[in-house]
Amino acid sequence: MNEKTDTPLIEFSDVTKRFGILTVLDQFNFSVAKGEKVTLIGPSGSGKSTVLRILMTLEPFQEGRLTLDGTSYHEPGGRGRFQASERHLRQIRNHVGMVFQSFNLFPHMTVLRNVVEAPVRVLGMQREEAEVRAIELLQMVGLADKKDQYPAQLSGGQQQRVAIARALAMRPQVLLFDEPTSALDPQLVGEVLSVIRGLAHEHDLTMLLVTHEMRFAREVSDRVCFFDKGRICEQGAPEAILGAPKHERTREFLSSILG
Ligand SMILES: Nc1ncnc2c1ncn2[C@@H]1O[C@H](COP(=O)(O)OP(=O)(O)OP(=O)(O)O)[C@@H](O)[C@H]1O
Repeated sequence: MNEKTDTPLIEFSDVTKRFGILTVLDQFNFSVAKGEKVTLIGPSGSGKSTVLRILMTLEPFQEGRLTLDGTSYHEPGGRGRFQASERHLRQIRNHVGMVFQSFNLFPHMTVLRNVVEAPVRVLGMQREEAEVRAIELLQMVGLADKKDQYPAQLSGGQQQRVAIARALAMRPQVLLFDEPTSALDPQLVGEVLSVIRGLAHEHDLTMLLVTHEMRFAREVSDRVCFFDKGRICEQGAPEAILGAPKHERTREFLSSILG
């Protein structure tokens, strides 16, 4: 397990999130150190994706406090607005990147343009500079030779690798992965895992990964958190949680997915 003791980069303090009468996160507490790689596992509906969506400011929450790199943003009262300026929300979105299950590439743009557009439009980077960086990132994910193709000409695994390059092009401090391989055929999971495994060596990049692939939990993370009903029921080093879980609910979950 990662032994970092710095002030957390991400901190959820007593965060409650409801959808109507459904409480998805119940006074949720969770912190992540800078550079830490954390995998969230747990049953469907336990609130894992909601944690990522709140961090990305895609979902408001009703109670509690969320701090990112020392700055808080609140959502008291559940009126659907974060209590932070638009400028601050933009800063957060620029520092937090997300890779979705369904890739979400722009279908009418080439692979290269998919990676180049956000740094140019959002960060104001010169197009030539953004292209040089995009090609480096495409090389890193093994797809530089596909730069002039369109997403529909690529396999799912290749599209997801482009989506990872696109997220990295914004130089995020935090990269969130929401079930990045669950839309892929099993034989394509390995190529995405190998890219994410490479990123796990990036010392400064903080990663949060929601997955049902225990290979990811084992090979990529410093810490595995088992979620149950909107709370972290058990957490620790991958070998402890996956190899010797202490909590009955964790054992039940692991035996249900590992068979
Ligand atoms: N926009 C929404 N409106 C209403 N309910 C929602 C909404 N989004 C999520 N939920 C509910 O919140 C609960 C938690 O969802 P969430 O997606 O965070 O779970 P999860 O642990 O990521 O599950 P999975 O592994 O299936 O993705 C679920 O019961 C879900 O139906």
